[in-house]
Amino acid sequence: MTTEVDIPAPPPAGGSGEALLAVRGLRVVFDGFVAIGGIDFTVNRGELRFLIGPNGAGKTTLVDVITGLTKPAAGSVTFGGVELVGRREYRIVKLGIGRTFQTATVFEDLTVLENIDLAASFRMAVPKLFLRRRGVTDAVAQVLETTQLAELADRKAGVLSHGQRQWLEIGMLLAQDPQLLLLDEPVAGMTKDERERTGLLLQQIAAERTVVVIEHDMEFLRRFASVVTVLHEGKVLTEGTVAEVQADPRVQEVYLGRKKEDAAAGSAAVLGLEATP
Ligand SMILES: Nc1ncnc2c1ncn2[C@@H]1O[C@H](COP(=O)(O)OP(=O)(O)OP(=O)(O)O)[C@@H](O)[C@H]1O
Repeated sequence: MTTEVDIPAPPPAGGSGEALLAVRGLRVVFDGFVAIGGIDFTVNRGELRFLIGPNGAGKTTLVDVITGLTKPAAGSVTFGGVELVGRREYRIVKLGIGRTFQTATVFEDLTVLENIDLAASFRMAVPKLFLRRRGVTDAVAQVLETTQLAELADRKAGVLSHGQRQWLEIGMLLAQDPQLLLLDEPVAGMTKDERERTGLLLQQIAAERTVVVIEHDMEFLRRFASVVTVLHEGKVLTEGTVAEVQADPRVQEVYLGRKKEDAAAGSAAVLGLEATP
């Protein structure tokens, strides 16, 4: 039986090069199909890490394991030295890991402020919930400022633009005060200006926290990524700067090799590999 106890959240991110998230020997099998076949993956405190890879590479599955949604067949995932495998999802959230999904999940009938306030209440002890204060707490005001949503605070989430919904979802994560944010394609479907604003937001967040982003948009990666991890068929293919991974023949093979079969998905074009000398 796993005994789960409250463990203090890790200290604030300092970008010190100290490992915050360490995945070791991770293996995930679905009905005999090996989705992840032995991944080692380390993210240091204060990093803004990008995770890329063709369709089916195992990116979402990796995030699902980290967040407790999927149980691995083998391996370990530690966060600030605490083992996550075997813990329930809500315990992992309480330890300080938050995630977003490809489609923003906001409460459409609530205002921007109410959505953020509700998310903030998640970390509140039950007795305090009954004593909910009136007005906007400092933490909620801070989130509105960080996400630049203060002017939209009283607007219903249902009428927000696509970009604004994504920022609201990131704001809802911030309201839970996570140390590590895992974001699944946050700029998909955004305009160029929205992508730029999102990248700056992620950089700002990574100044105090740690961020892992699944993202394919090469222009966005070039602009905002320092270290990129490339997954392929459930393994880490390579890791490095955007220029390094773009120039890596194995990465080119994985994307360009799939180009003919996968032209509809456009993965090589998305990665910008055709432009690589
Ligand atoms: N619940 C499941 N049951 C069976 N197979 C699954 C399940 N979840 C994922 N898979 C398979 O595991 C592999 C990895 O999937 P995953 O969604 O992690 O890839 P991905 O890199 O996130 O891909 P994409 O970019 O398309 O989202 C795929 O072959 C997928 O079909």
